[in-house]
Amino acid sequence: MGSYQNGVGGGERSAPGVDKGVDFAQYFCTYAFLYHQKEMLSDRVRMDAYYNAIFQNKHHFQGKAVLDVGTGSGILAIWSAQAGARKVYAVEATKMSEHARALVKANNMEDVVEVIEGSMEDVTLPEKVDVIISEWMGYFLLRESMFDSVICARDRWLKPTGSMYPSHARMWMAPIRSGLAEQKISDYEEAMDDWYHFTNETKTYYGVDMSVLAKPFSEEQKKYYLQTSLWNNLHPQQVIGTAAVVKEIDCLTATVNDILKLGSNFSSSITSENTRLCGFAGWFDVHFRGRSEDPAQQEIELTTGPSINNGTHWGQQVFLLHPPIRVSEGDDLNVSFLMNRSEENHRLMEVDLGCEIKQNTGNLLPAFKKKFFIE
Ligand SMILES: C[S@@+](CC[C@H](N)C(=O)[O-])C[C@H]1O[C@@H](n2cnc3c(N)ncnc32)[C@H](O)[C@@H]1O
Repeated sequence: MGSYQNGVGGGERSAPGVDKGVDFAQYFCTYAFLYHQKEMLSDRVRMDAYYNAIFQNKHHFQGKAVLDVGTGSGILAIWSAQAGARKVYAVEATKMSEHARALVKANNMEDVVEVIEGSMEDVTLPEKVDVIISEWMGYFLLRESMFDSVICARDRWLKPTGSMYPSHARMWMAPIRSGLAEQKISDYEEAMDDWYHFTNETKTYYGVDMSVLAKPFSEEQKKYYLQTSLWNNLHPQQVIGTAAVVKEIDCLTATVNDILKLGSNFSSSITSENTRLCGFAGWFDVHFRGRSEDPAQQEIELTTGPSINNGTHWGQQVFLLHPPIRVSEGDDLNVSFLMNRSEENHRLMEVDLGCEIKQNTGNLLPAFKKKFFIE
């Protein structure tokens, strides 16, 4: 795109140690597919929140320059234009930009919305913007590490008086009960059985004897499987204790250092009678509040917590304990939570969870510590 410096080569703004080619193959490739964008477009909780945030706060958009970081199908850029923006820069790293361009054209917004194919880190805009809008959130908020790109865009392109959409984010954790622990163990056992039968019984599989691989998964494989967090949409009744905020982010001021490694100790009181602590669930919410000197007229919240409705495509991340621990109303949990990026893939996370349980009788149960992977 004429005056813009695009894509390849200008790696100095990428996260340290990240090979762009590998990152593109592992992360961006899925976003180039319409079916993946559809998953997001059909998440009504997500769509309603962004729609309301824009159209109930038109004063932030009317006559303004807007930057949409990671425009995907172009939906947020088109809404910004419909709300009255003077100019919208819609940046997308993948070939989804072609679909976005088509959507912009079909909605007669070509004079306002300019779709730019390229990495946000490498794109140059002709002006600073009044609003940065982006849907950058991954599982448990930070998986995918896309917020780094939003921070980079903000530091380069947001006017000092500009607003972030969303403006704030919070990560939550709460103790849960469920049949998930058993389900995961039996899933594992089934997978193991399946593998055994498949390899043992298919001695000539397309001309190859597979039986030498007919052996149980190693302890290491089993441990890894049980350490991987689970995606789930929990019912609120599965939350058995008070939920706690483990991280708050002000999108206007947060730095990459604030989110590279984060941790918090929190306490939670069990609120259910005589139940089993099967693990912890993590989720997030984001808020559209504008900035304190130029607040939103209507503050909008997008939450991904346990819900009686269908929830969101983000669901919750569940960190399972095995075996579960019997707890009762009034027991106090002292939880330590630490989240780091995976060394192998900066878009995935590792979590260290520790917990001490003080029973309502005053008795202290043995503390436990466990490592998890968010994949
Ligand atoms: C979660 S999707 C959101 C898509 C769209 N904004 C929406 O709300 O439906 C994130 C999009 O950002 C793009 N993206 C992620 N990091 C980017 C970067 N650094 N530069 C440009 N696009 C990026 C992805 O390819 C993907 O299409």
